[in-house]
Amino acid sequence: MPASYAYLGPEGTFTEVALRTLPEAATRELIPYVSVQSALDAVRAGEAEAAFVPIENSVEGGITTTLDELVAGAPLTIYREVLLSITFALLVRPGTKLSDIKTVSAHPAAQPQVRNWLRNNLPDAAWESAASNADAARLVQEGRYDAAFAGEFAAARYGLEALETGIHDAENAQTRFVLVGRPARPAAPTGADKTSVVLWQRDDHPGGLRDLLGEFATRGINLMLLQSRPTGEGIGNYCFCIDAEGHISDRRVAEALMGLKRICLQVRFLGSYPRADADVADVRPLFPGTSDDEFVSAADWVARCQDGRF
Ligand SMILES: O=C(O)C(=O)Cc1ccccc1
Repeated sequence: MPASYAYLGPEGTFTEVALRTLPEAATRELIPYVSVQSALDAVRAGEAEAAFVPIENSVEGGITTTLDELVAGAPLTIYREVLLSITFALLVRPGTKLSDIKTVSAHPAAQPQVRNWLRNNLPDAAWESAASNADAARLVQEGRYDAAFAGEFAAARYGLEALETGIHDAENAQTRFVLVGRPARPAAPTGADKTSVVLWQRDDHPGGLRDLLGEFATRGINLMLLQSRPTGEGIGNYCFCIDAEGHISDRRVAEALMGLKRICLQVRFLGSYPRADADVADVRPLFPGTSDDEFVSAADWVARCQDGRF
C-alpha cells in the first residue's frame, strides 16, 4: 500500500497544519490535492493510503462537500479526527493597502467566520470562493484577487504579507478534520470514541426522526453531530449524518446500530475512531444500565428464560 496521505491543498492550508499534528503523518508522504473530491478519489483509486479533509466547523456546521462524498460516494471510513482552532490573516501582495482591496477570496467555509470583519473593514469588497484558503492565497499571488483569508503561515509560501492577523468573528472557532481511508476494521476502542453513521428513513411518517434518535436515547448514547443532507430525490428528502459517543465494539452502540439497521431503509457506517477532544472532554459517565456488562448479563438472563432456567 502506498505510504502517502492525500490532503486538501495546495501547500499552506489549515488542513495541512492539522494533518501534521497526527504522529502518523510524520512517516507518510503528504500529497496536496486541489479539492476534497480529488483527495478522496485518490484513496478510492488506491493512489493514497488515506485522505485528510475538513468535515465540520464550529461556526458554519458541516463542510458539505466532504459530507456528501461520505454519504453518497464509494464507501470510505473515518479513522482519526483532529480539531484545530482557526483565526485568519488577510494576505495581500506586498505594498497593497486596505483601500486597494476590491476582491477577497477564501474557501466558502471561511466566509461565515470573517463576515462581520468584512462588513466593518471592507464592506464593498467582492467575495470570490476558492477551492481552499491556501488556493485563495495562490490566486492573490497570481494577481487574480487582491486579498485572501488564510492562515498567517501561508504568507511566506505565496510571497504575500499579512495586512491583518487574528481575524475571527467568533471566539474559539474550531474546524474538525478527518483522516479517511478505504473500509477496514476500526481501531480498538480507547474509552473516548465516536461513531459516525448516515441514516436513510424507510418512509415518511410522524415521529420518524424521533424513532431514529430513540435508538440512541434508550441506550444512553449522547449525539455529537446531527446534520441532514438532501438525498437529491426531491424537496423534503433528507438523510441524516450522525456522530454518536462510543465505539461500535461497545454493546450499547452495536445494539443501537442493530436497531437502526432494522428500522432504516439504509445505514452507512462511517467509522469508530478516537475523539480528538478526549483530553479535555469530561467523558460522560455511562447512563445506568448501558455498560457492556449490563448488556451481557441481560442477554444471559433472556437466554436462561428461554431455557427455562429463570
Ligand atoms: O484547510 C483550508 O485552508 C481550507 O480551505 C479548509 C478550511 C476552510 C475554513 C476553515 C478551515 C479550513
